[in-house]
Amino acid sequence: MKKIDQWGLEVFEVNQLTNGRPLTCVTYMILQKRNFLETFKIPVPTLLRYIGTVEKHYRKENYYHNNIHAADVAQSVHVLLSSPVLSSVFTDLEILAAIFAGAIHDVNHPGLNNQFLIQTMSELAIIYNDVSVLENHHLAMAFKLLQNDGCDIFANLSKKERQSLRKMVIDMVLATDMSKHMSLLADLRTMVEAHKFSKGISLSINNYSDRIKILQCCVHCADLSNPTKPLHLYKEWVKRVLEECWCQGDKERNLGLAVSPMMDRHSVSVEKSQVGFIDFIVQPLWETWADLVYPDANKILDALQENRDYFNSKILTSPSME
Ligand SMILES: COc1ccc(C2=NN(C3CCN(c4nc(N)nc5sccc45)CC3)C(=O)[C@@H]3CC=CC[C@H]23)cc1OC
Ligand SMILES: [Mg+2]
Repeated sequence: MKKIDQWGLEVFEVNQLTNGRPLTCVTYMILQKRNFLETFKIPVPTLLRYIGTVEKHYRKENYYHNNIHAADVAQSVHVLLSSPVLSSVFTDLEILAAIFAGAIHDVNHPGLNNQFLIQTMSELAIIYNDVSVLENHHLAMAFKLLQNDGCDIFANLSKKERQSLRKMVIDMVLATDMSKHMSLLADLRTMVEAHKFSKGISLSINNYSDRIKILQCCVHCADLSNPTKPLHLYKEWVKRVLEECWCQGDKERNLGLAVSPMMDRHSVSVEKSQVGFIDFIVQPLWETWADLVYPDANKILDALQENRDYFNSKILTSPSME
């Protein structure tokens, strides 16, 4: 756990060492490291009870959208907000909100995407009227669990702090809906361009809209960070996300629904889909984030390029991943 502050934490090892409780362990370590248990008067038993309950509500049967992914995203948010360029930009409350958002952002994920839930008129789609169905569910579940006995980790925050944290967490988790990706990226690009003109002046942002935009991008970057991690970790995430997608594709096929391209185990090219995912989604986002925090994310960008080259080289030699 000495690597809690480093990019590329061996989160699958943490899962084994903690008997399947990586989220509880990682969240506790991060809040402890940042002295947030003191700052926000969060009793340790309350934190362990709440985050342990959240961890239990992540579905372990999901290959990808499980508690290991949550631990990975929470820890990645922690590292991104430790970026020197961002030091003294955000308040402790904003950082607590972002780490919390990372920890709970996929809680109780059913292993199916919004499109499937909407197409099959699932109970969740009915409840949330087809709008960011999963993301609304994750948020409602996380805040509902706070009301369980002895689980309110924010009990000692002021009313104003609780309201502010709740609003920020809602805005961050709703922004993890991939349908918001292009508009979020466009807004981040606009901010980075504007900041370039205030050359040298440290990032000073005094309005909620810009501040939350950067925090939303931070959590979104963490959610899309698999291709920027050491290759052995990235390859494990690829196997897991495809296994989960293929399970959905099997369900779609059995229901006579059109099978989404990435979900069809009989047709997807693993390597091609990763190169496409990086080129169209991951690289543009990370390039913009790296601009914002220049030069703090240069190594991450290099790792992304190396990983892209790896999968691209595999397209030429073998049709399926070893
Ligand atoms: C490790 O490897 C992966 C990890 C996660 C994902 C995800 N993918 N998507 C979608 C992204 C837009 N998608 C694509 N868009 C475009 N333009 N091109 C392409 S090429 C291939 C896909 C694709 C479809 C899937 C999600 O919503 C998940 C839930 C939230 C965040 C990211 C999660 C995907 C991975 O590997 C593909
Ligand atoms: Mg999600």
